[in-house]
Amino acid sequence: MSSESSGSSSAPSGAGPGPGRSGSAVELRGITKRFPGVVANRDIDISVARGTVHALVGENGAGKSTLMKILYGMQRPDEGTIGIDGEDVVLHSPADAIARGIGMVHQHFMLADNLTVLENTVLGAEKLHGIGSGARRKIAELSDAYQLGIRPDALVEELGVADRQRVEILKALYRGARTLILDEPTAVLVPQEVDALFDNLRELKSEGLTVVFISHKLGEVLSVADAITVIRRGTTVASVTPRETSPKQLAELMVGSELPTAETRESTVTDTPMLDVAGLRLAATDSDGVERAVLDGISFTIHKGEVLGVAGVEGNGQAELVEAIMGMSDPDGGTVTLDGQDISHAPTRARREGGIGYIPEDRHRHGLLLEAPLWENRILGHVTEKPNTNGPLLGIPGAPRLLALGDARADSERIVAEYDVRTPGIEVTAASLSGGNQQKFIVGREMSHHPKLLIAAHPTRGVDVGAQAQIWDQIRAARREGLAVLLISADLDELIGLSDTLRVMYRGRLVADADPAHVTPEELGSAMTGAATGHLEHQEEPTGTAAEDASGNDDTNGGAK
Ligand SMILES: Nc1ncnc2c1ncn2[C@@H]1O[C@H](COP(=O)(O)OP(=O)(O)OP(=O)(O)O)[C@@H](O)[C@H]1O
Repeated sequence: MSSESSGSSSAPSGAGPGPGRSGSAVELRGITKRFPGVVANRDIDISVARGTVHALVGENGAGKSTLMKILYGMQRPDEGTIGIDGEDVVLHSPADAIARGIGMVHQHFMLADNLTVLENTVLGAEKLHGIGSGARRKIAELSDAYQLGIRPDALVEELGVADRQRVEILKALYRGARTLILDEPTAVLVPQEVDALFDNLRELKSEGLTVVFISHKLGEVLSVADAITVIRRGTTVASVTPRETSPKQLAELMVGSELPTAETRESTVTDTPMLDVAGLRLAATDSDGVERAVLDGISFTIHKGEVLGVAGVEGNGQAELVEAIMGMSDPDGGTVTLDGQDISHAPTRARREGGIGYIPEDRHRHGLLLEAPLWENRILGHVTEKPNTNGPLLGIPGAPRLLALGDARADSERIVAEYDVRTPGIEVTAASLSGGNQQKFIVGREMSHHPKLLIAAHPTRGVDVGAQAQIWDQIRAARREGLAVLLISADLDELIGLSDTLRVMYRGRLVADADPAHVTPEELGSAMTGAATGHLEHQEEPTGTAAEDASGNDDTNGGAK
């Protein structure tokens, strides 16, 4: 922060440092939290010094989110005490935590798209501050003081992912947060955005605020944190500083053993097409009633044994592309051919039965039945396939099928063991698994059907480094057997490491090709924001785009969100 603003009295009230600037902002002592069959936190002690960035790392299911939910008043510990700004407190709800100066930015942003930044910020905080002309001024002041660059009157739906995250931070600051909890804040950001976020965090820190964040990206943790606490199996196993630790050491502290070394790159690409997408077009009408192209003539082929990676800032059409291939939406034009069969108009189930495995971007909406037991989730999306059914009654095609529940259960047990899904059993609900373990289960389920084509949207999002390496190995092994993969990921290391072919999607078009053997994450990140960069081959503008067809104006085809 510049000395100008740091010293200014414009630093809004309530957002400044708490009582005193030294000492600890948060002291968690002896925290234990049990769930049926699991001790999520076991006698955890953590001390977070005021005015520092403190990272929490650990394997999937280690207990990080539970601990942060306890600090944010979303869950009550069974044992232990919480100290905030030197005072022992009992938190019954997030409102209690907010009143104590704790703010939390969840991984899934909780903003109303059709409202402005101002409205979103004030929403739910009226009781604290009241909505008045003061609110707009205060937001502008906060944005300036912490260099967040947010306009109070911007509509949230017009903001990209990184800006939305800043709005969430602003919202917490507006409510008087002095300690901010961020849950995997960089999972959805491109490298340039990560740098900008870290600048923001340093800014907050220099003003005496405290940041606690959860992350699986160890390089990032080491670059921004002042202190790192490692949690393994519910308990703290180490507290380290970045100066004295390497990413490898940190990973080994987390996992408790050495990580597998990365496999060398080998090409398994054949010349047999598996998926052919030709001229896919989809238009949507935005809030101003203007039609814009969401998919603007998308064409590509993925061969057997090939991983095609699509890089892009979220909101540039990747989700719509996946939905079109899966038959979850009805494109305005174009064809989808799987293994020689035109499936352009086939329903989703037929596409799955035709050999498409699907790891969805939103695991809660499309990947799991959260309130159903894990073994029922084994059946989800594969109700007509073995081992979940033994086929049509009496072998008559089209006859009803009986579910083979015993087999489905047994296979769920196998997935849990093979994919190291940390759960007390297959009877617990999917909701009770940690995020990374839910993801491992979905990957296991989809790979179990030996798909011809895997549509993998962020396959390792929220997954720890050990499990990530394991999932990559599984995908590589299947690729050697001829699996074709469409990989969509915000993790550029994953895209570069797994892809045989890499394309950049921007505003509904595939705008550039990159060679995964040479491109850097930074170059890829720049191309994703529409900039031309080295090591990438940029495509010509198409003639006659869907946007022009639809509105006669080729400048309306949306923007990165
Ligand atoms: N509401 C719940 N009911 C039952 N068990 C739960 C519940 N919430 C968490 N658990 C269990 O507590 C343990 C810790 O989960 P938690 O979500 O805190 O892990 P995490 O370290 O945040 O993992 P990840 O990196 O995968 O997000 C896990 O075994 C999980 O299954």
